[in-house]
Formats: sequence, structure tokens, C-alpha cells
Amino acid sequence: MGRSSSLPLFETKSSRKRLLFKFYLASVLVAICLIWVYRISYLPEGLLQRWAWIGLFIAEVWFTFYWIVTQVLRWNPVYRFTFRDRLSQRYEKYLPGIDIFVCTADPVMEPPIMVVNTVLSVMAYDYPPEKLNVYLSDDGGSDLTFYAMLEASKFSKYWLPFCKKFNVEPRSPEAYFRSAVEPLDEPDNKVKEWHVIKILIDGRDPKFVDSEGQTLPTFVYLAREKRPQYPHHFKAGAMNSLIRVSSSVSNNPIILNVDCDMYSNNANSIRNALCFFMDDEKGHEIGYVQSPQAFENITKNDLYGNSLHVIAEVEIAGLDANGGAPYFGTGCFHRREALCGKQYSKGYKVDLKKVDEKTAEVSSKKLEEVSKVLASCSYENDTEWGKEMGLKYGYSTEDVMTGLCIQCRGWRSINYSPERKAFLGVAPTTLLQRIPFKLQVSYCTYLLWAANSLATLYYVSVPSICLLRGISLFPQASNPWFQPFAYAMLSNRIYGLGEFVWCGGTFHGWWNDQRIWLFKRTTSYFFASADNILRLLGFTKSAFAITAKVVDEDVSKRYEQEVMEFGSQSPVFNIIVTLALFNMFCFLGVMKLIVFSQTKILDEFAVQIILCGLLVIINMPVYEALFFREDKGRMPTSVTCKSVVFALLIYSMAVF
Ligand SMILES: O=c1ccn([C@@H]2O[C@H](COP(=O)(O)OP(=O)(O)O[C@H]3O[C@H](CO)[C@@H](O)[C@H](O)[C@H]3O)[C@@H](O)[C@H]2O)c(=O)[nH]1
Ligand SMILES: [Mn+2]
Repeated sequence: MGRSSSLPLFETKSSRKRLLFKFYLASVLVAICLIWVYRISYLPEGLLQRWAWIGLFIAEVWFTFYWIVTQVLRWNPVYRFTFRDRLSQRYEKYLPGIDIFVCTADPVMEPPIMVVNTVLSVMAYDYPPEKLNVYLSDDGGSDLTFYAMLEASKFSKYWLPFCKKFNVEPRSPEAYFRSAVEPLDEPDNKVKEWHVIKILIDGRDPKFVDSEGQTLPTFVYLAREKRPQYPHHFKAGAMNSLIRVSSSVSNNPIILNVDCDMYSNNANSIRNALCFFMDDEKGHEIGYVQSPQAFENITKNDLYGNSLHVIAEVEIAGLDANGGAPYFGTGCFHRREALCGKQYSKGYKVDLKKVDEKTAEVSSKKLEEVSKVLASCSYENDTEWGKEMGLKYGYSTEDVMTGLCIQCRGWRSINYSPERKAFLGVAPTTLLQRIPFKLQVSYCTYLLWAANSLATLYYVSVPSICLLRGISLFPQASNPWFQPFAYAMLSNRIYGLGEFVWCGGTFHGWWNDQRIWLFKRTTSYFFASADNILRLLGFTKSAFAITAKVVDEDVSKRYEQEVMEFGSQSPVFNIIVTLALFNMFCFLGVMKLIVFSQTKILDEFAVQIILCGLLVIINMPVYEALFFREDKGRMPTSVTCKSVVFALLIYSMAVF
């Protein structure tokens, strides 16, 4: 042993390029201070002017605060690297057992074939199979899914040896072969009360071996009991059932959790995660290891701003520096104890090497029976499940909340982004899927993103209204005070663009991202804050809307071509279109003025005209959907009519 046993299993690097970054921060800060000075010392006289000015100033103060928060995240991003060879040298014989949870909820929105692929990909990890236990939670209680799993368990006998022999990547058969998959027959949607737990492969049973005689991972199918009078708490409820059921079947110290649409793309993920948990010095305090969500169906310019590259590579890396990477609900390795509510105390050490004696005497029949009780709907009554134990109930972003709670109990977390992505999933392919407000709700409460929506709404409407009324809210272009505004706005965007491209995006992708940024802040955050207030007052309850993973051929074709999908009724579109139209009216009005003589307003209203113009340019896809498109994804006529009326109303109110 000697020296080699003291070498760490992972290392942490922070990024360089710091000096330039600090210089940039300082310069923007100076510009912001100048803006504040200007705002305070040039408060206009008239009543309307004064209030518009003060409102704008409040929005700017908010943006400053928000900007500082986002820069703090960027202060010291860290990146993690693992040493798998040291792990196997030291612990190969004592690797801990792993429980893998896969959740599915609906055989129509989440086709069983997708679930099969995810399940097979996680069964095929490069890891001793007798230590792997895969659990599928089927909240749909669908016989179709059940039989698909039965088939999957049979196919695994051939698939797993094949993967290992040829070191195949990725290990989702569908992703590997990418050949056309025969569509399944329409499943019948009978509402049935299923309550089934079935051990499809019992890893302890010598009769379950693959085509080469090797042990297979244990594979358990679970459709927990659901009854109308008991809340089932959606995914959080499913996960908590799995935690209990797995504790009676395998009870392994490490739990991996993936959504059914996120297959494993890297056969080494378990070993990578163990490099963190089993590190002698820093491993004991780690509660979970999260890998960033990555998607396989992102188009070149990422129309809906799905790829989260900047968030994953920069912002989460910044959180990670303080041991605070969030839990995102999928692609996350948990320490079972931490997830189950244990408090971390200094000096706490657990020996993951300790091999758990398998309850080999207990037959799988018996295990199924015991587990059935654990997965019954009344089991959780008067327990701490959903509060202090397991995933939290009552939030639409139960994952982030659960992560925060684990941190509150003293555990740290790791963000691990290997070069070969650990998991790949399916990104939403329509605009409405992209901005469901449920996702934003809890962030609103905890990070005050709601204020972003108000400040942004103000900034994209009031300057334009004032432009129409001839109220100037910014210094003239020829005025020296113009410069801090120009610098703060420009440098910020340019820095953002640089970051985006550095993280692997394209210029066009960045532009799309700006649009989505605008849409989200003016619609979903806004609705989310409203919804949140209603929920706090007890008027609504949070629900879980499952994201569809399959869409029309038509829709997916437009997605491939990066054409935005509107095509349905939604208040989201009303807001987007009204704002877009209103700004277009303003812009046309101002252009008319400029062309007919009054060129001096170009100087006086420079910032407002530029703002308005930018809004018009960024909304181009909206105008196209309104006036020029013929396909099914264009703007529905009713949305158009309503929004034209709204926009004209605001316009005439502003002018008269
Ligand atoms: O009653 C339910 C509802 C959903 N799910 C599963 O939950 C997962 C996530 O659902 P999805 O519709 O794909 O939601 P997304 O918006 O894509 O999920 C993101 O947001 C969720 C809520 O924050 C997180 O739980 C997810 O991990 C995260 O990927 C899927 O595997 C579902 O099968 C259940 O098991 N039971
Ligand atoms: Mn999903």
C-alpha cells in the first residue's frame, strides 16, 4: 500500500483567465455606478416623466442586484476530474452495490421502447453485475410497459455480453443502432388498479445468467399502489416508493436516479461517481454527485435555448466551488443515507467497502410480498416521507428542493461533467413545452426570479410607450452620460456571447437564447410568480405535467428546420404577441417621424429607439408566425386577433 493509497481519487481544478474577468467586472461596476448617479441627479420634472423614470431606475437597481448574483456564480467555477484506475486498484474487490431507479409515468407520452432503452443502458454499466440493481417505477401501471420490461429482461441476456465484449458506447440499443423502430400499436388506456412488484431478474439466482453464463443485474418492476383518495405525489412519490422497496431487496448505499428519457451514454459513470464517494479525504461529506442534463436532439442553433451549456459549464461549476451543486432529478448519484434524511456530522465516516451480506435465504417471492406493503398507498401516512425523508412533496421542482434540503442537513454535493456526457435525454421541441411555468415555480420562491419578470416587462414596454409620448428616459447619444449606459449594456451582452460560444454554442444559437430569455421572463416567470402567490394563499395546488417525449412528425420536422412552433392557444402567446406587435407599432411610428424631417429625435431618443428596434428584430419569428406562415405551427387566428386588439389599445393609450 504505502503512498499510493493516500492519493486522492479525484481532483478539482479551478479555471484561469481570472484577471481579465475581474477587470471586466470592475469596469461594468463603474458604469453601473455612473448610471445610478445619472438617474438620481437628473430626475425629470413632469409627473408622468418622473414616475416612468423612477420605475426604470428600480428596474435597473434590480438588474444590478441580479447581475451581481450571477457574477458571484462566475467568480470561481471548479471542474472535477476522476481517477478510475486508482479506484479499481484500491477497491475493485470491495466496490459497493448500486441501486438504479428509473421512473416512467405514461406509456403514451413516454413510449415503452424509450424506457427499455434507458433500462438496458443502465444495466450495461461497466460494473460487476451482481452489484447492480435496476428498479423501474411505472406510475402508469401499464401492462404494455410491464411486458416491454419482460422483453427487456430477456434481451439483456444478449445485449449485456455484447456491450462488454465490444466495449460498445452508448449502451442504449436504440442510440447505438439508430435504425428505425417499428411503431407500437396504440395501447388501450384502461384505467386499472395495478399494484405490482415483480423481480424480473434475480441477480442472486444462478438460473438468471446471460448468454455467456455471467450473472445479470437484478431487475425489478414496480407499479406502486395508487388510489384516488391518497395523493401519490407524482415523481417524488414514485422515488420514495423505490427507496423503500429497494431497501428491502438490495439496500445498496449508492442510488442512481434517471428519468426514463435519459439513457446512460457513458459506461464508466458509476466508477466516476465512486471516485467521489470513496475518496478517503473528501468523500465522506458528499451527499450526491450530479451530472449536467444533456440532450441528444438539439438542433445546430438550438432554437429553444435548451442546451443549458452556460448554466452547466459556468454557473453550476460556480455553485460547485462551494459544494452546492443542485440536484436536477435525473443523472444523479445519491448516498442513500443522505437522501433518507440523515444529518451529516463532522468526522462522520462510513465504509462503503463493507460488503453487504445479501439476504440470499429470502426467496424473491417473499421479497415481493414484503415490498408490496412498502409500496402501498397508505404506507406513508403519518411518516416523515416527503418531509424529512426521501424526496420532498408539494413542489413542482421537487428535485431542486430535495437537493437544497440535503445541503441543509450538512451534506455537500458535486457537479461532475465528464468529457463523454454521462447521460443523454430528449429536449422539448416546441415553444410551449420549453416554457411550462411549473418548472420555474420554486426557483421563483427561492431565488426571486419573479422580480426579473417584472423588471423585464417594464423594460420592454415602458421605454417604448414613453418614446411614443416623447418622454426621454435616457441621455442623448451626444451626451457623455450616454457612455456608461452603452458600455454596461453592450459589454454585458458581448461577455454573454463570448461565454456562450466558449461553451460550444453558435452565434445564432446565442441569438435564439436571447429570445427565449426574453420570452421566459415576460411569460413563464410572470405566470409562475402569480401561480406561486395563489399556491401560497392556498388557491391552487402544484401538479406535475409530464413533458411529452414524442411529437407529431409535422412538429418534429419544423423543429429540425428550426422553425418556431406556435400553433396552439395559450396565454403565453398572447403576451408574447402583444409585446411584439406593440413594439413594432412604436418602431414604425418613430421611423415615420425620422423619415419626415425630425432626425434630431435620433439623437435624443437613441437608447429607446435602439431598444425598440432590438425588440422588433428579436421578435422576427413572431411576426413571421403571425403574417407569413401557412403551416400548422403558425400563430392561431384567435391569438392574433386578441393580441392585435391589446397592442392597439396600449398604442392608442400611449399616443392620446
Ligand atoms: O406522476 C409522475 C410524473 C412523472 N414521473 C416521472 O418523472 C420524470 C420527469 O418527468 P418529465 O415529464 O420528463 O419532466 P421534465 O420537465 O422533463 O423533468 C425535469 O423536471 C422535473 C421536475 O423538476 C424533474 O423531476 C426531472 O428530473 C427533470 O428532468 C419522468 O421520468 C416521469 O416518468 C413519475 O414517475 N410519476
Ligand atoms: Mn424529461
